[in-house]
Amino acid sequence: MNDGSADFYNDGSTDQVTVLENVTAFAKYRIRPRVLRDVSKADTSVTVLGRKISFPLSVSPAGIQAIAHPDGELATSRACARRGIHMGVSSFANYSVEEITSAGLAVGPIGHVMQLYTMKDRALQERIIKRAEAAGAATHDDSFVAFNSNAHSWAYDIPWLRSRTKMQIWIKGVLTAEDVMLAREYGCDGVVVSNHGGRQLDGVPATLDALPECVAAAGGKIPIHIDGGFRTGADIFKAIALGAECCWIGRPVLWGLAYDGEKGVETVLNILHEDFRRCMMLAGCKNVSEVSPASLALAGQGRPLTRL
Ligand SMILES: Cc1cc2nc3c(=O)[nH]c(=O)nc-3n(C[C@H](O)[C@H](O)[C@H](O)COP(=O)(O)O)c2cc1C
Ligand SMILES: O=C(O)C(=O)c1ccccc1
Repeated sequence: MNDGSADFYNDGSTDQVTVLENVTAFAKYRIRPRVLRDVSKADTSVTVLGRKISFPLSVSPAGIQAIAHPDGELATSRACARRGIHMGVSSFANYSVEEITSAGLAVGPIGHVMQLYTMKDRALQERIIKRAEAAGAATHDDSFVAFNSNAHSWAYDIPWLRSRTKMQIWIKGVLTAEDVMLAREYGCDGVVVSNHGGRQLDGVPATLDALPECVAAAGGKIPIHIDGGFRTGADIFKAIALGAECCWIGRPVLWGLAYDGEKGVETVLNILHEDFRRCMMLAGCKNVSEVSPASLALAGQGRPLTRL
């Protein structure tokens, strides 16, 4: 990968405010460690989208992965299958959804999530939906309105999608309680709190800062996922403690791909898994459901967070 591609991957938009804040937001929280708890059988697995995955992480959809490595999305899919987590497939992948799913399935069971942009060309959208469904993807999500069409709406598009697929419908790119309420109202299956890795509108909140209001608005009725700036196991732990069901990573996978293809992605996923497991154990949590607001304090304060 050349310097230009590295910049393309790493950059945020405009003044780089949101891309930076996605990462620094985690420092607002401290982890409250617990001692003398038997965590010898600590279990990091969770059930997400109806499938058990090895820990609460998935790979965010990212376009044109062959820039990082010639195997592109095929390598990512294989690494996800080997590490037992879900993979998001971009509408702008270098390989077809059929090739990507069969690459992963040749390694082991894996769930793919199809990412669908709002597009002016509905016939094209429909073809993508049908192919993703036939290839066995669990869901697709709908985001990034400015990219393709700005004429989409809750009232028209969600029923339109529902009438065309049995897959779950998740909305990626939500940052407000208002939009979580709408997602609930229109019967969406879940929401990914995301600001597109700080690459869309600069100046929107860090996703971790938006998470508590989104979790509160979901009220336990729909699952809330999150991406943006997750780089360590402790980052994942903090978002889970604040009520996310699962975290997603974008750039770290692209870095792993550029470093060593499938093996590089697997290394990234291994590091994050072990880091998350260690964090959970040192916080005294035997399983992911024990990770709660009480596992955290605000920086500079010792008191547990009691509610969001
Ligand atoms: C190079 C690059 C390409 C991306 N392509 C897509 C895409 O095709 N579809 C999409 O929904 N999001 C895309 N995203 C956004 C990611 O899905 C994700 O929201 C973001 O990268 C998460 O932040 P992180 O990179 O800090 O982990 C892309 C992000 C990057 C960095
Ligand atoms: O760069 C991006 O953020 C992005 O979403 C994208 C979309 C299509 C192809 C490559 C990247």
